[in-house]
Amino acid sequence: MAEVMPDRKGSATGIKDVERRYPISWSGLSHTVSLRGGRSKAIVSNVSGHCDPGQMMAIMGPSGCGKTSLLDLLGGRVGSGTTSGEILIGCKQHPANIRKIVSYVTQEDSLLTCFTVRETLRYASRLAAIPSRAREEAIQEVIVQMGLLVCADTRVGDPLIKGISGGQKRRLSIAIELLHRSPILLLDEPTSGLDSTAAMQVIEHLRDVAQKGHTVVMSIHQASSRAYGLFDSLCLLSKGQQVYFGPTTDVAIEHFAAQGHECPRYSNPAEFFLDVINTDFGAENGGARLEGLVRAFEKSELASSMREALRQQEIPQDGGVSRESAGPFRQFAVLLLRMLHMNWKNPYIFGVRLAMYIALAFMVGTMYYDVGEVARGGEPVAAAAAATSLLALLFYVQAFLVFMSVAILPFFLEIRDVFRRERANGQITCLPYVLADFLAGLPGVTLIALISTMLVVWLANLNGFAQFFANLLLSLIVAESLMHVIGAAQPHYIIGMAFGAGLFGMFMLCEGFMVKPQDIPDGWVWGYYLAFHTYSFEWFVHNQFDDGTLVGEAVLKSFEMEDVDPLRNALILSAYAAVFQAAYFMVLKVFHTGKR
Ligand SMILES: Nc1ncnc2c1ncn2[C@@H]1O[C@H](COP(=O)(O)OP(=O)(O)OP(=O)(O)O)[C@@H](O)[C@H]1O
Repeated sequence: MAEVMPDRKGSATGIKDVERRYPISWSGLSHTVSLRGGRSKAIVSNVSGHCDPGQMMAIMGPSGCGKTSLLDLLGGRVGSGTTSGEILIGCKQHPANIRKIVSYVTQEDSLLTCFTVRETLRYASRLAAIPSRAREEAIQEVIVQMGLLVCADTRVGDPLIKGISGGQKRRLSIAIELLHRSPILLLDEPTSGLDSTAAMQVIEHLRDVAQKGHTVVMSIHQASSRAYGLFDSLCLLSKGQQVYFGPTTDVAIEHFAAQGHECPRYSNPAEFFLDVINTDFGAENGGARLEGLVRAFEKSELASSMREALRQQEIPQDGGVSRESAGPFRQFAVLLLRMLHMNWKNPYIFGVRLAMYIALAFMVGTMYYDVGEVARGGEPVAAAAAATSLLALLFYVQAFLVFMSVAILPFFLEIRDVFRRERANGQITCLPYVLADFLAGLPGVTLIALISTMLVVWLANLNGFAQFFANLLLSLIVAESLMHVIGAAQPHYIIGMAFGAGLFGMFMLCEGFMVKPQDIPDGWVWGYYLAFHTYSFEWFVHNQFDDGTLVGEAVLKSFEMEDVDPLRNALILSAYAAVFQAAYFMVLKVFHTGKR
């Protein structure tokens, strides 16, 4: 029960280097959630248990019995509902560095689909601060352990590009956490989606991991008798209540036999226990039977020795180093590299966007071919008509080319899930992530702004190439920053798309082209000042018409834009970008903690 000194033998690889060993225990743990209509539901009721370093524990029970909820509670991942009871990690309640002690492999695999298995693990090893000389060895070791050798150089894949299988994704998720060498490993259904051989192998490897000093707790739906025999202890739940906690040995069989449930010879005890405690399918007197089993366990010798073990856990131990992880600068460098690499490996995503911008900018340029020249030097009537056309062109460039930033949203969601997993497991923090994300997006958006400017300004013969480019670039940066905030804040990408499109639509209406600034009704003037489009459109109009021509002067006068200061508008747009990036950071920090 007490802290065990680490095994210093072995290589510098993922699972052989536990700096310090941490037990985990929980006693009298209950969790209740509120339902509609003022009702409440007990998800976990008075559950206790412990797992020591070097041991592997299974949480079993019928579907919906509270296995995931218990793991969420142990991993500090519960964000709603009421919890009572005590959880001790390394004999301490709520240790400050819990994210560096506990790694949690959730049921959903959050992986970057463009990378191969080996690339994914390479980035994980960099974030885990494994020294570069030991990195490849560590990666190879977890690849072999998780049976990923055959697909080491295969992409994770997505619905468009078929990659590794669902079971291989599960194993990759585990391999990532193994590289991070957390003393306590929680796994929710690590064998779901695996065939029986692969499931057995994964459990065997996790058993090895435990033997190196890690504390391994996992939920599992079904375990073969061989796999069952590898666990040291078992926590059986039914309807959130504890039916058994103790060794997986004959003790468990004898406990159930004493309650009148004799496990037939040669049958799998894990399956037998699940049959006994499952009351989902209208088993006769199922409720009363479950009640009896819960009471019997509470009064058993097993429960007494469990309580004694839990008392031992309350003796304070020294705190200690949990595990190495990358500092903020290293995180920033690794994340930036990974995001740039990801953009490089996803050329079709950026390529489609770039192609759309090129096509539209080319269309705009050719539809308004040489109109700028007519506005500058044509006879008065033609020049006035050309100026009207130019205003429409500038509105289109400002409004629609910027609107196309909505398209980045779905791509962003995949990254958001990975962010959440890595942050919840203490591998990255928000600031390095936001900075890396911002910088990684710049080359692409600069290329889009530059090519669009070249096509529009040269073909339509507009004024002020440099300012046009700077204005379009800043506007695109603001729009993408806003989409990051929306993407981080919304629960589903369709909601994000609808909200983003609606917001952009409103800003377009208010920016001073559809209705001139001085004619906007008082009730909507706030929209004019709020929309970043306003400052961009003003700058486009001023850049084009502040050319000393009579027509230019007349246009600026009619829009009351004679006094526009390009530098001021550039600063305003930069401030919008900074505010949206700060909001993005806040949304990630507050809402993407990994808690459910
Ligand atoms: N926040 C919540 N609000 C309402 N019900 C919840 C909430 N969280 C969990 N539940 C319910 O609590 C029960 C236990 O859920 P949990 O996911 O922990 O079960 P499980 O044993 O992991 O199930 P499975 O094996 O099918 O994954 C389920 O009936 C679930 O619907």
